[in-house]
Amino acid sequence: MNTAPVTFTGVTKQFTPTVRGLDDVTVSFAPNKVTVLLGLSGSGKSTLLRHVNGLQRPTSGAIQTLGVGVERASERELRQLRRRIGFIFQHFHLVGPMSVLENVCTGKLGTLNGPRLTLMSYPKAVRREAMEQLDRVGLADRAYQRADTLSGGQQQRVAIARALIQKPEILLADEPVASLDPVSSTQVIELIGRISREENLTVICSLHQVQLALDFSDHIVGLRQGKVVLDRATDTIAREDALNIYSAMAAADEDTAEKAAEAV
Ligand SMILES: Nc1ncnc2c1ncn2[C@@H]1O[C@H](COP(=O)(O)OP(=O)(O)OP(=O)(O)O)[C@@H](O)[C@H]1O
Repeated sequence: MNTAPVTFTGVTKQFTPTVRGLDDVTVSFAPNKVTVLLGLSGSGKSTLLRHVNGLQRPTSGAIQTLGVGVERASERELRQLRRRIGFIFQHFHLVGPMSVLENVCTGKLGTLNGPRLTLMSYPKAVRREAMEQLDRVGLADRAYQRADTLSGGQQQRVAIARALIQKPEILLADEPVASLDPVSSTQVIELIGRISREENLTVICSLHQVQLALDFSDHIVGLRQGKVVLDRATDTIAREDALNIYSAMAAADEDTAEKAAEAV
């Protein structure tokens, strides 16, 4: 797909009369690139991600995702759309007592009929594919281990394998490294970047680590209080510009300054 797979036009999300999650957001996400969303806690990063696949709907404005008008799509159309979009989260959302391989197989549930209660109830082709995806994320040797016995970084790689088995056209990642140590964080972000290049996958990823965003993304969108305050190719952004997303507010708010320092 050559045109932008995701486009927001004048999108506002009013949660309550006084709380606005997104404020007149107009932004396009480029195909086959990694775009990082930066911004303080509460700036609207998760809200934006949840609007891409219709988990939340805008109060006003238009969202086109893979050709679907999210703001007016039926629930059925949204379910179909979500099958084309992988989503990974800060807390991995794996089923702890299940094996690593079975967790990856669950990524196929949307395309299989009927419940799957054990690993062997998945078609052999699905189990083979799950093993291939685990191999890609470097965890084939852990396939039969309980998921909750893996480290956080390994669990996030399993969650990535589970998203990839869906063959997504877009991968959404909501603070995927917020629970990880710096080494595991770098490994996970590097992996997401490599997979995006190999699969021509459009990635939209929220992060709190400015340096990781500068090192591994193609594009950065900065949010502040629900508004887009930066929207540029990463190689045109100086570190100070990225930090500015945080520090412009910090001048007026010491607590914000502390959070900005943590985020770096
Ligand atoms: N379901 C909801 N109901 C009411 N307000 C909400 C809801 N979800 C988010 N908000 C508010 O919308 C704003 C944006 O929240 P959001 O979770 O998108 O921020 P964020 O940038 O992802 O923060 P963080 O980095 O902490 O995850 C915040 O003021 C938040 O309190």
